Amino acid sequence: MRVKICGITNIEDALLAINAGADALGFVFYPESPRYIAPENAKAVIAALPPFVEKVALFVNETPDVIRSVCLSTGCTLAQIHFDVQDDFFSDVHFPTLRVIRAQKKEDILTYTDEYRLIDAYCEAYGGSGKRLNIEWFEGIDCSKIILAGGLDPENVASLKPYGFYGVDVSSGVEASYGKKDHKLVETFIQKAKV
Ligand SMILES: O=C(O)c1ccccc1N[C@@H]1O[C@H](COP(=O)(O)O)[C@@H](O)[C@H]1O
Repeated sequence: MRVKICGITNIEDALLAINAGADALGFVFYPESPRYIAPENAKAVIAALPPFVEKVALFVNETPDVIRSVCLSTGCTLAQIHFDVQDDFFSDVHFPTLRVIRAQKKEDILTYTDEYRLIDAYCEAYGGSGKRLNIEWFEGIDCSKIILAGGLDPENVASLKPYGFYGVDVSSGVEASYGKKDHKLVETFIQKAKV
């Protein structure tokens, strides 16, 4: 399984995650989030990263212009779009040169099945809530293009492997505090996801 560590706010946590084997890092550009990072700060973190790392820009209910502008200015290579957007939002007219993936609610598990997409718990918050999905929703479903998120942590991530998820995405489950990762939790999460 690929692993994304989301809610990165500093270079130390970013390099720790990469050195531990993370495939992607997430930068939250949603101001309401306790893991929000300003684009200019994300740019500095991204500039310090080695190559072959996916830099994911996370947006909630944001406009195409802002998404394009922030990704261009920071060096993010993929945009993760939460949630309430029109379908044409994902058309090439908006993002001819930027890869975007949609974050879906559990109710939409059986839509856009031809796309790589993220399925999130989406409880009272837009994400980053630490709330866990009910894994039974995925019984019998082709999960090979699903990135699972929502309440994951080093204790539960290994139990996901039989479902064949493309990847997993974690924010709060590997934190010491909002916006600060616990390095041992990050390392253990990645080891258990990839063993
Ligand atoms: O991380 C956040 O603060 C956040 C804020 C708004 C939308 C999404 C957010 N993060 C994404 O939420 C999920 C799971 O988070 P958690 O592991 O349950 O804390 C993940 O996709 C993050 O990318």
